[in-house]
Amino acid sequence: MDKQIDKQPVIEIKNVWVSYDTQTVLEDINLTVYESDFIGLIGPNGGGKTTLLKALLGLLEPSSGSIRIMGKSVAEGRCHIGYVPQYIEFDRQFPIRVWEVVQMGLLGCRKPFTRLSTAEREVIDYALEQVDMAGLSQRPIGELSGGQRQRVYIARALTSNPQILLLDEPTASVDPQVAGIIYDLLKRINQSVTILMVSHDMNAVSSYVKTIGCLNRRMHYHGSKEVTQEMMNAIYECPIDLIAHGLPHRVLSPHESEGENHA
Ligand SMILES: Nc1ncnc2c1ncn2[C@@H]1O[C@H](COP(=O)(O)OP(=O)(O)OP(=O)(O)O)[C@@H](O)[C@H]1O
Repeated sequence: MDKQIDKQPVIEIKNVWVSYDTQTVLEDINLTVYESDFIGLIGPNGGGKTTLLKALLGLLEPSSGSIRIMGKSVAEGRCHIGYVPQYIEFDRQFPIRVWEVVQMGLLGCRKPFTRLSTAEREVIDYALEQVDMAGLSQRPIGELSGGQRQRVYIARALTSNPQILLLDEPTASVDPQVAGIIYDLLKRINQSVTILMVSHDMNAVSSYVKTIGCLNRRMHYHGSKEVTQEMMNAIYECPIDLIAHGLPHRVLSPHESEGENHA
């Protein structure tokens, strides 16, 4: 954690609890995210990862605890966040072009029904360039591949010039090769933007992120990339094998009955 000392916290979550009606989903979450980090947030289905992102976006109010974004309340700090939601199936016939999808990213910060300024048009063009999609800007969104669509959604999130990018399983709908292209892109974006990415893709998490957090109602985060046995025990309660760079790695000790750890 010492290496973070000269960096500024961009997200500060302190003792946060979140419930849906009577069901508590997040318990006493504490997490400080420093500028330029790239956090991979892993955890089992239903562990509360999306719920945490919603709380950061101000879509859910914690029942207790506090969240600060760039040192401000969520309502004020929200404008510093770009968000790429979990993949949602959509009507491929819907007549909207790539450029117009990216334009939607500006909606929250401009007057409705007014003409786009030249500067705003340049922001949209630049966002498309950042994700290498400028050449397809006039293509109907329904004609894109899953990976291309994800890049468009990332461009949409970049139009607000965010300091923080939240992504909810950005590669859930694409094959591993395309996922690699998206992660390379995120690595590039991470040169100037702090990233918090929810993922079930352990391979990507091990290869690309700078630090790893595990969430299963409670947060396990040590500000490093190391997936400790304590973290994984708390979440999966069984060993997990990783395929990294084509080689299997055991990231957890086997159960006692399995004998020696062969990491
Ligand atoms: N709108 C809602 N109303 C009630 N319960 C909800 C709501 N959204 C999520 N939940 C519940 O909250 C818990 C956490 O859900 P959440 O979607 O945050 O988990 P997750 O870690 O993102 O899961 P996954 O990996 O499957 O996407 C689950 O038990 C889920 O059923």
